[in-house]
Amino acid sequence: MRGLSKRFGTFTAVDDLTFEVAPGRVTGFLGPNGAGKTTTLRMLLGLITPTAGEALIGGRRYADLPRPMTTVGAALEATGFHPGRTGRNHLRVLAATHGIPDSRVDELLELVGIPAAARKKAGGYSMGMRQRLGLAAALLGDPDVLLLDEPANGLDPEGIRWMRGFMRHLAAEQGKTVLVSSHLLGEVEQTVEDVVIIANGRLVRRGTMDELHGEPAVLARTADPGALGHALEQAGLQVELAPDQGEGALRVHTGDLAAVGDVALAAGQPVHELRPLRTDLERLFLELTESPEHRNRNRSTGTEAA
Ligand SMILES: Nc1ncnc2c1ncn2[C@@H]1O[C@H](COP(=O)(O)OP(=O)(O)OP(=O)(O)O)[C@@H](O)[C@H]1O
Repeated sequence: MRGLSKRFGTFTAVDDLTFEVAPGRVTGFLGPNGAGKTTTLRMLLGLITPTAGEALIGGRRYADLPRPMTTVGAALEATGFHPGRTGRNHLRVLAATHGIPDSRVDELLELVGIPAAARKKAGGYSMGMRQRLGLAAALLGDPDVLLLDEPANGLDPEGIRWMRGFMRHLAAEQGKTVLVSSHLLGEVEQTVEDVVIIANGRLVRRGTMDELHGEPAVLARTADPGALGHALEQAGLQVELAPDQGEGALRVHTGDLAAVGDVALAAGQPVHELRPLRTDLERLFLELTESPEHRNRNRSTGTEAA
């Protein structure tokens, strides 16, 4: 994305966005509802035209890709299926128009875990089944780049686990570039390696997950923070009082809860609360999603973002 912008009338949905997505990695494209994620993905796919700037895949605009289906696959909204057609037929029609054999369709249905359901009409599919069918459609041409818009929507916990593993597999073992959008940090936190955060159509932060998380810290609450703090320092841990966390709170600069608990026990200091503190990324995301300025921007027509 280079200086990418999109205006709808007077409303700016995407505002001078510049970032790259690395191959062989899963990148989370995060932002509150209405931040402009889907609009950006639609521009990448040539579905809408940028007002300014460009969105390129492997250095080319979608329209200039010689074989788009083998370059990029996308699952944008799991709604575009003809309700009267079976999932399998849907994929077969798509495959036929691109010279892809039926055997690939069955292979993919197996891979996304809906081989039986695919013989039923798509109109009766659950959201989760539609997500899986959409993913199969995106993978038909075995593309190098995958764009997935909120793929966990409608999946049950087991489905979400499966989707996470699958995305990691596609990137790590097959070297694919996976860009996955979400408005929930927790949903992608365990899956993605790189993060791009947008709000109000603008880039807020980008980096690796580790960079954005910052240093881990633990909150320990006790009756005598002075004594516990001393014991923790003796054990080589960096520690400070944390009045912002309430009475008796210490912030310990480690991610190791057990180490803090062990020191407290050895020092005979009772611990009343022990938990990881929010990382920089979690705090930033919470700020973005909770601030009215970033959430549910109303368009000039008064329509609220979904
Ligand atoms: N065709 C359109 N005409 C007018 N406004 C639009 C159009 N498409 C999107 N918008 C507006 O642009 C903003 C960004 O929408 P977009 O769907 O890209 O956000 P998003 O980050 O994908 O959010 P969500 O997680 O809710 O899908 C929203 O306020 C939306 O209402």
